[in-house]
Amino acid sequence: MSQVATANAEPIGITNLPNQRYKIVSKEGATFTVMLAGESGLGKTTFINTLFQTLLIPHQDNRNRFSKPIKKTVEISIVRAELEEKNFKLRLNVIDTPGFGDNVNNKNAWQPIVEFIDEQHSSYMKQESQPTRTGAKDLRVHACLYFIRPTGHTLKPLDIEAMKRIGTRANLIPVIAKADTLTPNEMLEFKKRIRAIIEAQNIRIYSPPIETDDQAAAEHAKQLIESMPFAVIGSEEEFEVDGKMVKGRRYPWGFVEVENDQHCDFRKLRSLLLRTNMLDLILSTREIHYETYRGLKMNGEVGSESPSKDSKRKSVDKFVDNPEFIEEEKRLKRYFAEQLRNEDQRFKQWKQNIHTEKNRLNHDLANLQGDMKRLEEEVTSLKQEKGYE
Ligand SMILES: Nc1nc2c(ncn2[C@@H]2O[C@H](COP(=O)(O)OP(=O)(O)OP(=O)(O)O)[C@@H](O)[C@H]2O)c(=O)[nH]1
Repeated sequence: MSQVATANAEPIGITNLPNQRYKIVSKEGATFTVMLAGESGLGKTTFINTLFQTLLIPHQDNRNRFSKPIKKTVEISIVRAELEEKNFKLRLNVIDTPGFGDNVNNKNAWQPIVEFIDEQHSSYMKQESQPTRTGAKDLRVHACLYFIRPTGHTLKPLDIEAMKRIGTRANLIPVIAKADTLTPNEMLEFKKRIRAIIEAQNIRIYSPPIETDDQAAAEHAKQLIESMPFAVIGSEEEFEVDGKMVKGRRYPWGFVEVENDQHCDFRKLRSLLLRTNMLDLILSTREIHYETYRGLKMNGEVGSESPSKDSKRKSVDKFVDNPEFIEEEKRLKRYFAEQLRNEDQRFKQWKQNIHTEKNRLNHDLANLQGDMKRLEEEVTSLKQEKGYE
């Protein structure tokens, strides 16, 4: 499905993208691919529609799926949209995975998601090796929002396994769905527990970089990190509050606002995705996740693809319970972890180099401005001497 939506009255913030770190965004705008994962009915569709202030994804019943179902447990569908705000274009791809965890046997329900992410790297790699690369299709996932059921207890083993796998391949952002169903204290405790599990299970989640040369940005990044996993409320309905229309959910006991920091972390997550960290998500996908995949593939560490999706599917099913495969997977995981550490290091070094270069350019610019001022003064005094002025 493809559509063009023009952000209405209230800007969603994508025009901030060119102000983000490396100013590499051109007039052509940007392409951003976000994936939604998690159990069905957790409000993934509603969240995306709330985020982009438009009915981007129709709800389950009238959804028009054009992609073939990959497996019964997960049907992956792609929604493409072009958003425009103050002449800045954002080509948005939303990879929706409805039905995740619906089956009686959910073992390996994460597999199609992980395969989808890998396939995008693989497809991009193939396109990159073609003589002409114009019009290359790029669906590499820049951010995967993983929706967690607001049980208030703990993470399910399926969530842990899925998050572990996704985190090694894409920027994983854990999200607690339907935050309005927990009290603030319950939410605090739930968040603490989830953070502890993420740490204990070595789940790799996206962490916004902390800028050393910009205190306000550093504070903001710290706040984002502290808020993880983001507790969100989604709503496609608006209600009048103090004469203003606000998005929220109305209950007999009161009204919860989507954009109220006291009620949920919607604004923080929106800021991370669309205002402050979109470029970092795009760059880290390219610099860390894609390069890691590419390195593995070049070394023959990732199996070559079978001729058809069907046969690939069968071979995957055959291998998942095989002890040799499990051992191989563990080895790959270790390799991935090491590669990610190296890439992290390289990324930090790269950031540092850019910072140094920026300072040098600023310094040169200041010198040039000084020279220019001096020359102007000389010209003025010469003119005065010659009586031109
Ligand atoms: N209480 C509450 N309900 C919500 C919230 N967000 C969505 N819902 C409701 O949850 C139901 C499911 O929402 P969807 O957005 O369709 O959920 P989904 O995760 O996309 O579901 P699938 O497409 O089946 O995977 C709807 O009735 C929504 O109105 C929320 O933040 N709080």
